[in-house]
Amino acid sequence: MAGLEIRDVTVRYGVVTGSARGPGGVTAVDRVSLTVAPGEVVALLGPSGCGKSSLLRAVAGLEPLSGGRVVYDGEDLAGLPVHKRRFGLMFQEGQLFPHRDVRRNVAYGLETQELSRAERDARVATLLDLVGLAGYEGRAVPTLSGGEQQRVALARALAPQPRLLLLDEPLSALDRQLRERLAGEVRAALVETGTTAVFVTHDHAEAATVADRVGVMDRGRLLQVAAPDELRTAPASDRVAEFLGLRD
Ligand SMILES: Nc1ncnc2c1ncn2[C@@H]1O[C@H](COP(=O)(O)OP(=O)(O)OP(=O)(O)O)[C@@H](O)[C@H]1O
Repeated sequence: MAGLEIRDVTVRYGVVTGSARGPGGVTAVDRVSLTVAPGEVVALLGPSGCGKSSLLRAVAGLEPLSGGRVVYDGEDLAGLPVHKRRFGLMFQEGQLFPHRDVRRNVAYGLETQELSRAERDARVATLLDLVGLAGYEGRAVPTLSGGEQQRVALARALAPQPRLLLLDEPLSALDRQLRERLAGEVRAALVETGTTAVFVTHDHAEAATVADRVGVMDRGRLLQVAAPDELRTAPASDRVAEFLGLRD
């Protein structure tokens, strides 16, 4: 199958044999299976501590699997280190190089590609245009607002055309109004570039804006995966309805 397949993935912490934390440890992700088709955007939604970030990190190769497989385009990624997966990562904040200007931040992911300066500058300009920051090339990072910084971070993450983009609460540090606007802009940028993506959030409105399908997680388990409309009209359980704000 093309795209991402997460098969029965389990992530446990503190299970080192002989560890003082005992044999059980914490099961952060418990036998989760999920597929993401090429060009699809899937959000992982759930309360703090439900295992969203652990699952994302396991897909990235940043966290070892205690069980299951992560497969991309039919290839099992076990043993393939983070930098060889050709996945992009974007986090909540603090990811830009503060001493580089906007152009050199966005160009960072292009440095390993053999591009002339003119080609690279053209790519940077296209990406900045895509995230609504045309002409910002020469701006210093500390002079940017929080929302502008996350737009630059998105442009930088998209620059090397990752085959999968993993976004971990990328808008959570921003105020609500800005978050709502940016969620729509992030979706537009992902759709326009045809980027396959997994977007972690604890905000159901944001998940519905950004994603084609939303996976609801609770205590390490994936409760339901469906299109936002379907989740609202046919939640699989009271717990799912609660996370979607359909119950008090
Ligand atoms: N490095 C670690 N060592 C031990 N336990 C961990 C570690 N990282 C996460 N956990 C635990 O695993 C569980 C899932 O954490 P995780 O960060 O994946 O959840 P989350 O849904 O992303 O939460 P949040 O929205 O607060 O970031 C939690 O109980 C957490 O305390």
